[in-house]
Amino acid sequence: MFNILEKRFALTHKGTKDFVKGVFFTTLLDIVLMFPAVFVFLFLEDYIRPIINPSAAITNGLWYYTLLGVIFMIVMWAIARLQYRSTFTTVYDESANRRISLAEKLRKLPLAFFGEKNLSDLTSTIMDDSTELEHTFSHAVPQMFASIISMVLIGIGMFFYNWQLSLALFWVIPFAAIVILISKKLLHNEFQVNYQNKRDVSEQIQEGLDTIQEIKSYNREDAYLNELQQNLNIYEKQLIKGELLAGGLVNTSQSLLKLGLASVIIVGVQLLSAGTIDLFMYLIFLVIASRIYSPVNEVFNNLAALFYLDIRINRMNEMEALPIQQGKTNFKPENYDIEFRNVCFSYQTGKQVLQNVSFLAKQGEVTALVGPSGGGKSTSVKLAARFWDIDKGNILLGGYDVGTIDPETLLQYYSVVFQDVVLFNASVIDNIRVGKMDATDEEVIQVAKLAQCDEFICKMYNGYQTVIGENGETLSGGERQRISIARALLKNAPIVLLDEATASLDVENETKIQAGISALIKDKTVLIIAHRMRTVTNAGKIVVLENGTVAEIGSPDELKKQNGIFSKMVERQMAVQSIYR
Ligand SMILES: Nc1ncnc2c1ncn2[C@@H]1O[C@H](COP(=O)(O)OP(=O)(O)OP(=O)(O)O)[C@@H](O)[C@H]1O
Repeated sequence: MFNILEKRFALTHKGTKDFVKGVFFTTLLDIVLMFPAVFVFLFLEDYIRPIINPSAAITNGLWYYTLLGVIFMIVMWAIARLQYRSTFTTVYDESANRRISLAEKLRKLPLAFFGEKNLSDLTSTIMDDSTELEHTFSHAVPQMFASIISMVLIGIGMFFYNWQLSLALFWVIPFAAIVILISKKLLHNEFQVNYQNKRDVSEQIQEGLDTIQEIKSYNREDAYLNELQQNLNIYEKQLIKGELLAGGLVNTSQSLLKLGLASVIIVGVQLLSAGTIDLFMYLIFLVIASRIYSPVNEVFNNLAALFYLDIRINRMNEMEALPIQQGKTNFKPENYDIEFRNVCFSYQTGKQVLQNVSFLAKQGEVTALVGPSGGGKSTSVKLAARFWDIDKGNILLGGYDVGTIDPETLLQYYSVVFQDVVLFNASVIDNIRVGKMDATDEEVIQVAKLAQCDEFICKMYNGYQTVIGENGETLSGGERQRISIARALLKNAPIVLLDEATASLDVENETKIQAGISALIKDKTVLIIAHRMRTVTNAGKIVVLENGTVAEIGSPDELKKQNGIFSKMVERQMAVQSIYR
């Protein structure tokens, strides 16, 4: 049963145990909340029966009922406290565990996944869905289970006491349940659409914030806001429609329950006049009828949250089911050669991006990937670090297939310097320290000097402690790239994956970046996407990728002699340079 609940509600093992405890104490609370009715029952029996039947006598004094009342109150308070702790407090623990588990999952997903997925969608699953589930699991789900259990238990007891009045009390329950089942069917689609609309709107807002520079520079503010307004209107209308429908159905169910009280009154009067029951029993059932539907009403009040439950849990399960990359963690290669052997790869099935790509990038040598745009250079470099898993062939690091190595273990051997440098809203020194978290200030400053960063950092208002703003907004493109090189230098990994900057850097910046790169790649296995002929002529090997295949391979001198794609690229670039000279 634990396993079923764990799966059904996307709970952790401990969360499932807490949940069962929560249901137990909520059921107990539902039952002890009948104590006031029991109290009235006992008191009336003792004090009213002698009025109806003069031969009966009062057995307990008022002090007895005062004491009983106090005991009942203490018991109710104690159970309510236990119930609160077992549902509300543990729900927050479970929510934290659920978020940690999802974050752990994200950590193990292939890096490529983050390029394909909408990140605001993932954040909203981890944060919003978890928050909503907190509410549902504290207010609605244990209450729903507890209502069913307590109703059955109380119902059985009442049937033994008087079956006709019990029937009058409980006949409404199956009808209310039918209304709920119908509403679930009717509302499911409404809620699904609402949920999607909400996500679309948050995505649009997130995208607007991410691209605010482009929106402003192309005067797209009005168009963007109009579109957002339209989507917000659709979302609002759909939300109101869903709420009205849900409200109508909840009201119908709650009114049905009131019919239960009415039928107890009517049936009770009939039985009373026929002499089947006495006034005392009639009063008791009236008191019980006024209390017994409270837990069920509580469930109705949280019906919308219950109906959203499946949608949210499905989202969580979907995330949990995403395939993760695994592999051995005790990996130590003997050398750092990277070899591609007949590698085939496609991002989407049916559209192959690399076909039978084979080359060897030797340790201590620069291997430059060149070729026309879209040829597969970036893809190959990312595959070397197992950002994706390949379809066919092998990528070997020191003779080991990278597909068999745990990605986190594998990435310890790589330094990555790509063009889209990500910087944090922290000090420059901490941004460089990302390369090696336990590096001393002296080590950081040393690599900053090698990466040609020291000069511009020292000119900043607070030197190395200057906070560089969100994603380093206060830095130029060249400065960002040099920080990224400093990070990689600090990491000092044996393999360097490098995407040379294509942006037209000024001569000074370019020279400094080249100096930084030269320091970085010394004695390493270097796989570089080269855009400048200066880098290419220094490479030990050149791999020309065209349309996802290796079109040419060899040393710069060998390829120049072949008079193929590479030599034409060199000629073209020299011609362009001579125009600008
Ligand atoms: N994430 C992705 N999803 C789907 N297709 C992609 C993805 N990234 C790249 N592609 C496709 O794969 C092919 C190779 O792209 P890749 O970026 O590797 O080429 P490239 O040689 O590095 O190009 P460039 O020099 O323009 O950067 C292209 O057709 C591209 O459209």
